[in-house]
Amino acid sequence: MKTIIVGTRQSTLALGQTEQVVEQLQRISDEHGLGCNFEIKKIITKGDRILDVTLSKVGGKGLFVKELEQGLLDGEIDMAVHSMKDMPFELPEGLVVGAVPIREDARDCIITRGHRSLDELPQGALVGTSSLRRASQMQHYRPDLRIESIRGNIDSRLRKLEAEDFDAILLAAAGLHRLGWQDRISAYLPPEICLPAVGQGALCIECRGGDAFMLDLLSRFQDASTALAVRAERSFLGRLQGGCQVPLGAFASVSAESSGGRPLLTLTGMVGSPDGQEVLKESASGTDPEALGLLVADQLIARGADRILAAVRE
Ligand SMILES: NCc1[nH]cc(CCC(=O)O)c1CC(=O)O
Repeated sequence: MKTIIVGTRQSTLALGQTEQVVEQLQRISDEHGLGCNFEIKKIITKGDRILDVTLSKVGGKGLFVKELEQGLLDGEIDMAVHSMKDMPFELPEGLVVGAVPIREDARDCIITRGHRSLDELPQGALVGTSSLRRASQMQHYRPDLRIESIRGNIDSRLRKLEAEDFDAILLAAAGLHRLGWQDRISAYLPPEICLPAVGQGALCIECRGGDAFMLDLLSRFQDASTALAVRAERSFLGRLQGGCQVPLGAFASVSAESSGGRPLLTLTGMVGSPDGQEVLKESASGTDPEALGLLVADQLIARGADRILAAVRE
């Protein structure tokens, strides 16, 4: 028997998705006679300690991943389960993405008190989100809405919807789906209205680059299409040096058709001003995920994305 220590944050969502990952890895190990058993180890990150502070005010990348990465480097854990959208562009020396499993729903959704959709929210409704990306796109689509910051884990945000007089809040559908709370969702926001964050709905399983056993196990858990799409989105992210603290989104998908035998990717990227006055979007298709991410980023830079992002970073 080989015991694999799996690191995770301790939020309801992080634990839930880690348990689901472990269940699937256990099945893979059993099927292939790899003899693994798994132990989950909870690690508190800086992001968890400051959950009540607006993240864009805290700054710093990788707030939810650094302590887990240190655990990997120290040999305290053998793999870490992260939400892909929390991952900074660069990984520390010695660590790699061991697997990107199949993606959940990448869309954002709206949870209201009694309204069936975004369009049905009354004039001037109070909407809670602390994401500049969501705020920008909401204000662009509905300038009348009042956006206010709301922080905390998914569970506490759902509680605040009632307790703090919000008419609606915005969340990633993936988190609610993974927790089995999809019946709380009032409506899904199409990417034309709200382009998701880079990596949203995907997971990142990180391990040591020199751990051949883990790399072999995790390679059986990878979803090729999700991995390609995430590579394109993260290449876009890298060019624009974004994090979850800037108003930037991207979504890529693999089309069934292939050109020259390789899967064809289509990527849409957006950069917006926090007040929603400007929302720039560009799309392109290609077979090389890194080149596609750079291409779409450069198309946006040519239209002034750099100027918008520089103003936000001020
Ligand atoms: N910013 C926090 C965060 N990081 C990952 C998720 C869950 C969705 C996902 O895995 O993409 C969430 C919550 C949210 O945005 O609603």
